[in-house]
Amino acid sequence: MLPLRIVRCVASTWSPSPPSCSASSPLSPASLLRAAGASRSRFRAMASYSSGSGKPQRLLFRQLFEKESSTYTYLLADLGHPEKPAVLVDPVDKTIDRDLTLIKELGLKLIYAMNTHVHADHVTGTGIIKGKVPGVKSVISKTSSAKADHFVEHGDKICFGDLFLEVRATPGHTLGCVTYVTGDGPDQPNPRMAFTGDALLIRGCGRTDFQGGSSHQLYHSVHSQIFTLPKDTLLYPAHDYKGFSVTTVGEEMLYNPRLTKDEETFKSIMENLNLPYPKMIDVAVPANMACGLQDLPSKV
Ligand SMILES: N[C@@H](CCC(=O)N[C@@H](CSS)C(=O)NCC(=O)O)C(=O)O
Ligand SMILES: [Fe+2]
Repeated sequence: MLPLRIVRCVASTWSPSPPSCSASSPLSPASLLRAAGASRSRFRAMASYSSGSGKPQRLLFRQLFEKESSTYTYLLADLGHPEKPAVLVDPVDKTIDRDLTLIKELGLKLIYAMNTHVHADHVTGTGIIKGKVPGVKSVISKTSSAKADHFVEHGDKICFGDLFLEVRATPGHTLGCVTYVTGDGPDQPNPRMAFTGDALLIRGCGRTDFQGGSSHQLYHSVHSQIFTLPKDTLLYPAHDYKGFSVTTVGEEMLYNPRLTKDEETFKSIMENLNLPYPKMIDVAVPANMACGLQDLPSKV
């Protein structure tokens, strides 16, 4: 298990501008060779993913849904890179085969399987994916204290090709919650996109009554790390229970029924949610502390 401040960028030999993700250690000869061998296909690849607006669309983005736990999994890839490196955010054990089939069909190379936090309502797919796809690395925050290949901290960048996700610590739903935000820069997606896990849900937010939750922390996380993003930033949560799929910073700043309130009112709302514990909590939390790989307890 490697503690990393900056997660490694995948090699890119053909970028017109310097890669946004700076390398923190030498590339392996194998990845250099692969990138060099693929570099001549760049312009063919560019032509095949024009957005229609005249501007090449290098980010591939898919929102995927697991209906039993109402969980969203997100697939992102750099189509401008010859290897089409991809990341999966919050994969679920039950939908791994669907996700891996899609990744194969799209010709992507999955490099990171990441979690926004230790989920309490479903088992993560990250550990199982590692067993099925050699070379994939699991990622979670250091403060989660869970097992993974890479531990990220606030300010780290997770690079896939020349695109990257910035890590923002957003504790409060759990102690180790992070939000992954697409990069800021000319070659990065515009508008920005933020994968908020359970910190911010559409017109709601994650509960704060277990796993080191704190309504004080959550209030400050959302206000300082999410509501400070540009208003057109697209927000993608880990769950939705009402049929929504995406929101924006501007929308939530106006209409979120919990987080538009002052902190004292917010705390009172959170103390009175009266939600039953997630059905899978006793199975999911211990399993997810071990990347989803711990044997399921007999009390399932
Ligand atoms: N009924 C579901 C669990 C629902 C739940 O508690 N969701 C969590 C996110 S998963 S840890 C939450 O924070 N909800 C906030 C809300 O306002 O709904 C189950 O049994 O799995
Ligand atoms: Fe959660």
